[in-house]
Amino acid sequence: MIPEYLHKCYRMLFLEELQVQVWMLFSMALKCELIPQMDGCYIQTVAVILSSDKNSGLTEFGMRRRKNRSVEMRRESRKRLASTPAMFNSTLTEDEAFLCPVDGAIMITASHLPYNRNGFKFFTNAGGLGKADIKEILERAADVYNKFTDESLTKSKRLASESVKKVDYMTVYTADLVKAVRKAAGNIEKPLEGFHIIVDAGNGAGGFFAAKVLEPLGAITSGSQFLEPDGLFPYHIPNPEDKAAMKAITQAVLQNKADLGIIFDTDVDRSAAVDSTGREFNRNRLIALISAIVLEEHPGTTIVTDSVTSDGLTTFIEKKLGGKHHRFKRGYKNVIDEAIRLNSIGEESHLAIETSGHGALKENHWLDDGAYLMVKLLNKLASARASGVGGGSKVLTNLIEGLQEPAVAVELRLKINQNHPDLKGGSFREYGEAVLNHLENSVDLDPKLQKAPVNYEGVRVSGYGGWFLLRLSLHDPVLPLNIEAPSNEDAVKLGLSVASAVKEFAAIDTSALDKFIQPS
Ligand SMILES: O=P(O)(O)OC[C@H]1O[C@H](O)[C@H](O)[C@@H](O)[C@@H]1O
Repeated sequence: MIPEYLHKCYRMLFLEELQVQVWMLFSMALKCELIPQMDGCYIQTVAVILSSDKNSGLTEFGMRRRKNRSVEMRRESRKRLASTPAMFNSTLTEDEAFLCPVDGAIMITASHLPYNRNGFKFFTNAGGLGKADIKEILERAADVYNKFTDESLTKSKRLASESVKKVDYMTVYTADLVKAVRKAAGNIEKPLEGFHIIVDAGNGAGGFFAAKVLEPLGAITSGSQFLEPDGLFPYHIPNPEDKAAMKAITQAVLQNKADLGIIFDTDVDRSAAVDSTGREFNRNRLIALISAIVLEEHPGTTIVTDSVTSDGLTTFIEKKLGGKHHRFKRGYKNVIDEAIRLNSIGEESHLAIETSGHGALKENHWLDDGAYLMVKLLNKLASARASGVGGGSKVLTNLIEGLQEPAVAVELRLKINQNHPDLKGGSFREYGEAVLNHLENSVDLDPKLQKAPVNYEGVRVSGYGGWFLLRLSLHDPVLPLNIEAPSNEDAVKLGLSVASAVKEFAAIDTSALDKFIQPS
């Protein structure tokens, strides 16, 4: 349940107050040594970092969407707009001039969701805060808020805003990315000279990548698009999982005859790429590509992925690359935590990555940084160029040669109507679990289907040369169904098996599945 405190803030969208409140709460949490872990909140517009002891104040990278902003204001705001990964990084950077390392960082963003779903992501140097700590922070927030009088609120707002110091932290963050690529190429100043690379920031926070990372490395970035932040996302949703977004960057690459295209989600923790022929490096292909790079550096390492990854990816990682594929659960925090856990019990893992485009490397403090993921690709381009291998993005395309891809791959999202009498007052989660149990039992009775021997989430089943996975969404009253198969006919057969089990549950909206299985 969202405390009244946040409801009020959402209604008002009064960010100054919101920042002050969150700053106070988070700062209290830090002082009381309530440390790590939160998921889930945002604004594509304001990023705040705070420093509780050293500088006794709030450091702000602010940018708020306003109508009719002047060119000057836009330039200024873009300069101060930060990405989510940069926020975490600011807790690790050693640079007094930029008040770093800070004790905590807060990103306010709606990520790729609409602006009315803004929220917070909290970081300390141990990573992003998780559910338990966030719940505690929000409960304390509600408590503090309830005790405020109008007078004390005004006073604390004034005191907090007086201690705000502004720094351009993105300069430090991007300089590190530039340094990484130069190093990979043997310390050449402009290792990407002559490469034409297009960035599509989808009007999120990722526009910095063109001017502050690619251009200093010598790349041409003309044709880059939607670099100007705009929380209404007028062109496409900034999300590499979104088909329209991938189409937009692909078209830009082809029209401009560029070597590579790079696309980010709003707050730059997800990314994907497109090669010079328009081939998308997203979802399983992106995982295959980054795995190939990581396995060259760390032979035999375990690659942790989310649950909706393909069977072809497993074969590729294990047979072609000589690594181990650990298909875990959906959710970037889940895969990252699992990779950290594996290392702690002696199983080496250097990469945790999702089909959503979130990817985290051990070498980068297990931070899911879309920009850093793309830096790994740039390193490859730059080092290939430095060692005299030409061919632009072909160096990357070659790395995923042999990845088997299904003819059909779909995701259908079956909604659970939470108000339906069939829930009998129970939660949608309980209802969803009952659907999954029923499906599992019906699969056991069908000789053409085999349950995956190892599975961590939902019901994953092989059959008809392909597979399906039905699971509960992490956040929504939805049962996402992924199907991959060698032909449409086989995919429909898999869909029919799910449909016959699910049809007994009246609260499930099966229209997407019905449409998929109906004879054409
Ligand atoms: O379970 P779903 O509804 O498919 O959503 C799952 C996704 O939720 C968020 O977007 C997280 O950023 C992703 O890490 C996660 O994969």
